[in-house]
Amino acid sequence: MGPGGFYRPSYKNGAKISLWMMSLGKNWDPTTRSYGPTRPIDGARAPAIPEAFKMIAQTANSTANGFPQINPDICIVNYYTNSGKLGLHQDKDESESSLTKGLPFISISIGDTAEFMFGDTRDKDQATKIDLESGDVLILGGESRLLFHGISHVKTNTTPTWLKEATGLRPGRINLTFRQH
Ligand SMILES: O=C(O)CCC(=O)C(=O)O
Ligand SMILES: [Fe+2]
Repeated sequence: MGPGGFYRPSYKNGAKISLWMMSLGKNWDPTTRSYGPTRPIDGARAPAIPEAFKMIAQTANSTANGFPQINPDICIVNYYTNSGKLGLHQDKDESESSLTKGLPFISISIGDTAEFMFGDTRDKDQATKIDLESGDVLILGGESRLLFHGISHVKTNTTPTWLKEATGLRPGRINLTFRQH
């Protein structure tokens, strides 16, 4: 992977996040919870979002009823190995105007199935859990934009066989979230 490729980010307290991450368009820095052109860890500039990726996200956006259309300028790519997970959190580091308008973010999952949790609080026990499978698209926008959400675990060896054979994809799960700053 070239400059700006996957790395293991840490939170402000130094704890490693249980996934690998890269940002396209703008870099999201988990230690400062802010966006910028380059990432502090190695100064790498966030690569551009490929137009073909943008088109997939925008098609999903316009196909789903009831969400404003975004012009994505950020795509955060997460790679979860089979021990990967992500605690319940809100995505609220985009601009105030984007959040006030409830502009959606569009999440696309590839590879192994994950259990996705969501709810109104940070409490795991209260959260609703659903499986996100390879190819699933999830859109959080409008009133749901600030839902707490996270990944409790990835289900080992659940990548569709055809996908593994066609791409040689490594075990694990990739998630892309398209956002407008
Ligand atoms: O992996 C997922 O499905 C969720 C990712 C996520 O919540 C994020 O990147 O903010
Ligand atoms: Fe998130």
